[in-house]
Amino acid sequence: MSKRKLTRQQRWRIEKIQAERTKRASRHDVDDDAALGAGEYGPEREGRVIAHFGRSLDVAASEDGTHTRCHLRANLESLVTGDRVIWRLGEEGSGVVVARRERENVLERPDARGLLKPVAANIDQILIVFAVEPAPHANLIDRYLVAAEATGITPVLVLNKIDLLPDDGGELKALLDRYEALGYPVVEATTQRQDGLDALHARLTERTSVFVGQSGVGKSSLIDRLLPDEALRIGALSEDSRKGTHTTTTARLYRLPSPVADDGGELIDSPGIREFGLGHLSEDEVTQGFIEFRDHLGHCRFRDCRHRQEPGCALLAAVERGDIDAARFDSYRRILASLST
Ligand SMILES: Nc1nc2c(ncn2[C@@H]2O[C@H](COP(=O)(O)OP(=O)(O)OP(=O)(O)O)[C@@H](O)[C@H]2O)c(=O)[nH]1
Ligand SMILES: [Zn+2]
Repeated sequence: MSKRKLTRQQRWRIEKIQAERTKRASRHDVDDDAALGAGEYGPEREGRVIAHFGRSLDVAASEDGTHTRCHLRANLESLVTGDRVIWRLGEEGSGVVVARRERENVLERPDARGLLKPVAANIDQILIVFAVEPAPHANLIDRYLVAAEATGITPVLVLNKIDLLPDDGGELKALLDRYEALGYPVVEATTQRQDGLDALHARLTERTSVFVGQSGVGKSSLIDRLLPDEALRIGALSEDSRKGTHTTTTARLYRLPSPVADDGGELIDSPGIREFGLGHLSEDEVTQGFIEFRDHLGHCRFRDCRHRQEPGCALLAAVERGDIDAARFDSYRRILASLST
């Protein structure tokens, strides 16, 4: 969807680089084939990518969760954190990934050239964090919800810093009721109380989650509390940076510790993922992303209705009747307007 046009020279350079990559890759493959055939690798095992650095990956074995640094067979397209894979252990303690299982879903982000690139896969829920302070614009929550709906991954709203909530709940409570009425799960949290994350813990159990949300809402604070073994988390990062990898952009999968063995749930985190939702969306994705519109879409008088002021517009009629919340419809209009700027 990039509007950018490449010059002939740029195109030529990209093609040249790709040709070189393919050549290099097929050379690796010949080596791999020889090694795999010669029995230098163990039997095929299931695993999950927990971090990736170019064509190097860390894979957690499904049976016991142990980590192995693996390389990728050259004929495989690149993998992302969260991918489920088939891999084989080599003699020297490193392994090779030989196949990727089909992805249930994938999170994508535009790269520097504006092309969508996958950053993480097989996620069960997107936790959209917002807070009492800085207070959210309904518009921003809707934007995150639309982006989540476009991926097919379940969104969950997490209201953090409820220690700052006024006794009567204030406007925020009213806002939350609106989303709960639409069917979205809402979880309240605070890092300021010992039991403040109990509801969140319950929500994370047995699922793979990502946290997104605007700056200052407390994502880092929540994740610090959920993964208290900071040495493990930071240690893993500094080991990567010694190897000169981009620690700030790579996504990592963490197993959450739990009092009950093995039901702890998993978290995939990276700065790129935290910013998810603020990137490109198409007009159709925005329209489909307002879930309460779905029943009405297709019932406008004009097939190409854009739901502005067309006569016989089913959406406008639903707003008029009160079946669609006027504030949500207003938010829809604003998000659409922001697409064209
Ligand atoms: N009162 C209160 N403050 C909190 C709570 N959680 C986090 N904070 C504070 O909110 C501020 C921002 O928290 P961060 O965890 O850095 O927020 P973030 O979402 O990671 O922000 P970015 O890193 O900018 O994306 C910090 O000063 C935290 O101490 C909470 O539950 N209650
Ligand atoms: Zn319409």
